[in-house]
Amino acid sequence: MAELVFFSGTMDCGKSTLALQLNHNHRARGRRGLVFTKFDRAGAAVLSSRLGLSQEAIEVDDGLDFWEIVVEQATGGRVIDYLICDEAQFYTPTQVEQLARLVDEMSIDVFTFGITADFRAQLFPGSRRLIELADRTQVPQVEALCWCGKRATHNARVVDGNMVVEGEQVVVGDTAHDSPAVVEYEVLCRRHYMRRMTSHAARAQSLSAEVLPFDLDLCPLPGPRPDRHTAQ
Ligand SMILES: Nc1ncnc2c1ncn2[C@@H]1O[C@H](COP(=O)(O)OP(=O)(O)O)[C@@H](O)[C@H]1O
Ligand SMILES: Cc1cn([C@H]2C[C@H](O)[C@@H](COP(=O)(O)O)O2)c(=O)[nH]c1=O
Repeated sequence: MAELVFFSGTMDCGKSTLALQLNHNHRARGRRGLVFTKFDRAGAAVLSSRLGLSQEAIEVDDGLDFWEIVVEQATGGRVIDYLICDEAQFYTPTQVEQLARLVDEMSIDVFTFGITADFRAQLFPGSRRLIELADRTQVPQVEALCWCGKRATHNARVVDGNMVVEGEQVVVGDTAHDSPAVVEYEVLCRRHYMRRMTSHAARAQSLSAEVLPFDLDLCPLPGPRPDRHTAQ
């Protein structure tokens, strides 16, 4: 029985790796599939994983019709058994409905992968429709972790080092690494997401806790020197 499956979680939890693995395993058994993605960080028409693997893919734009593509393939004698659809949060609700129709009317397995919610903790339209229509939603086995060690459940957007909760829903980017970008993302547990406590903010807070109370003679404050007995 064909299925519409939504593998969904935070950024960096292994979704694209799983997409590549599923494609590999199905192809290895002689099944014929098509691979789709949208706005992959590595560029157009490629599905890439942070583990270093990547594969050519069909780039999805808002006008792409999954039903038509598969019907065209079938008309040309190429029977399709399954679809791999990465970055599915960016697909339109209509495209998700086309995917569901392919499962029901053409018995094609459709494996979709995407983040559930955006940096404001609100569902992407594509993810919402997938949650509504999928036969099952599945959380990948490898957990992304918050800096505190708890399972990460939320995606924070960090702009110039500060967590933001307003802005465009779609800004392609990566999780923080050695060379910081203007816009980057950090996965957090809900508690630290709600407190806007990114790893950077936590480090800054623990540093200031270490420094205070400090010796004013060794580390003078700018401006007039406060009275040591009355300063708070
Ligand atoms: N250098 C590394 N060595 C081992 N595993 C890594 C390395 N870099 C990334 N990973 C793994 O890859 C995962 C991210 O995979 P990816 O498929 O790109 O995630 P997603 O598509 O969910 O954003 C990380 O959670 C981690 O487990
Ligand atoms: C939270 C959030 C993310 N994005 C973008 C950032 C990345 O390009 C992708 C997620 O890719 P991944 O393979 O799951 O790491 O989505 C965005 O545009 N808006 C957001 O709010």
